[in-house]
Amino acid sequence: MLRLRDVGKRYGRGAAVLTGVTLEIAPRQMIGVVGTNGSGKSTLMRLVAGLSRPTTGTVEGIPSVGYVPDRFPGGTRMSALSYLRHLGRIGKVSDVDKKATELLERLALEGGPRAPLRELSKGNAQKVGIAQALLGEPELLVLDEPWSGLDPAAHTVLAELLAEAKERGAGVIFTEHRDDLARAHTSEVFELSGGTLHEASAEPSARIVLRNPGGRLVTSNVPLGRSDEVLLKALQRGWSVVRVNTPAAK
Ligand SMILES: Nc1ncnc2c1ncn2[C@@H]1O[C@H](COP(=O)(O)OP(=O)(O)OP(=O)(O)O)[C@@H](O)[C@H]1O
Repeated sequence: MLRLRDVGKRYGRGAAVLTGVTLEIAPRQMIGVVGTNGSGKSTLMRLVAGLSRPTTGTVEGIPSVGYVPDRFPGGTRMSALSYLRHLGRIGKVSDVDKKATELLERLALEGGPRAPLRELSKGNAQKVGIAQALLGEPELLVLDEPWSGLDPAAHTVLAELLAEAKERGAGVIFTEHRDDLARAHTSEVFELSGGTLHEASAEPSARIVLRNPGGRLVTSNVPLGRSDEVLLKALQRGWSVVRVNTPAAK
């Protein structure tokens, strides 16, 4: 079990990107995190993966982690298989060649396991990123936009691989821009907006873009039944309304 308690994160002297985020990820649980560009999804994934420290609050119970970054760093001459073999040796993974080859074959890496990393397209590089995260059978998978760039066949294979990881007891947390895609993979979807994390409502929602008194744009999805109340409160606090999109217009 990994537990974030009241976690906040700011970079340098900038505004807080995350504030008061509390979240638990248990074995066999799959959590999706949605949010607009810049809402802090990658920041949250790096904290969960233990790659970054919170400015406030605590991250407890750090398990072994497999992490897919939002941008997979390709660019080396190494083949996909050599790269995975190298990582597998560092992580003391047994039967690394067999496991790596099997993962790359299931994901249908173009050019096969010996394809040079620097020649891979975005989606194919993403497949190698996914394979490296799964290779060591970690207790927790932290996947930053894992579906991005994948073709439908790879999409299905990734869903199968995650289901198998859950089956053997792993927890999974992933980010995604699209609510519907996140919901297709899990019923536990949280939304990051205004730096806080809250359970995303399955009810129809309005997308509201506000400008705070400091001039910063803040976007949130608000259940339609609450949109008047949220807009009124924002205006009373001196915020201005930039845009409101209702479901038909989203
Ligand atoms: N290393 C960093 N130093 C300074 N600011 C950063 C750093 N990383 C992220 N930020 C800022 O933190 C905010 C959140 O960024 P983050 O990448 O976590 O958002 P995101 O939701 O993953 O965005 P996207 O959907 O575009 O990938 C942004 O304003 C970004 O500029």
